[in-house]
Amino acid sequence: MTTTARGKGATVWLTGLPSAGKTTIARLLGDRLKAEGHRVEILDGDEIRRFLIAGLGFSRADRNTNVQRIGLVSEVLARNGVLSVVPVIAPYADSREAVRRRHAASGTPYIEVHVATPVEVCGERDVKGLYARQAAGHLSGLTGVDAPYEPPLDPSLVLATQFQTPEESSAAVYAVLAERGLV
Ligand SMILES: Nc1ncnc2c1ncn2[C@@H]1O[C@H](COP(=O)(O)OS(=O)(=O)O)[C@@H](OP(=O)(O)O)[C@H]1O
Ligand SMILES: Nc1ncnc2c1ncn2[C@@H]1O[C@H](COP(=O)(O)OP(=O)(O)O)[C@@H](O)[C@H]1O
Repeated sequence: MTTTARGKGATVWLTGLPSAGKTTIARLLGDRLKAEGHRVEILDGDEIRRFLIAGLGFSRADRNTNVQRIGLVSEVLARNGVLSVVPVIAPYADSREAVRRRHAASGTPYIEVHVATPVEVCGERDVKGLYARQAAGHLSGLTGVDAPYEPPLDPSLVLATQFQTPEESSAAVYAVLAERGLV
């Protein structure tokens, strides 16, 4: 088991469409890592949205600002020994590349996971009802439907969650951390 104080940090960025499974995988992975004694943060949830991201919408510029802010926080955490798990859509390749470069500049491990659930499956899951709202004409600019999602070209891992249980998906991410000596 890696001890809390000596553990290496890393950012694990889970990118994918709404309802792809990012939050579910992040929570399962986070629980396992915490149970093993690692320092873990999941950069999702109300506080991040209320304070760090407050006022931002879903334009390209706002999504980029969102991703850069979260990328900065994650890099700082990871550089200081935390395993930082980020279940954030991050639809634009150039935004993700900037985050990758920020990590490379400080020699901080950065693992990009594409939660590559097809849009049809995401639309059936529709955890937050966004796909239905878009179809009903009550929402526009939904990622993967009427707003772009640029899939990663060279991710560390691609998850076809439609063929896996959440536990299997989370275990696959854990395996990448293990391969790299981060857990
Ligand atoms: N138009 C539109 N497009 C995409 N997502 C939308 C939209 N409106 C609201 N939401 C909800 O906001 C969550 C996405 O926030 P992110 O910070 O991950 O998005 S982004 O990286 O800035 O694109 C996202 O959360 P997840 O479903 O967990 O992915 C959605 O629930
Ligand atoms: N292999 C899998 N990995 C993650 N989620 C899965 C998987 N298979 C089915 N699901 C389900 O898909 C849904 C994904 O929702 P969520 O994690 O909130 O997605 P996102 O955070 O990407 O919007 C959950 O209901 C989850 O139980």
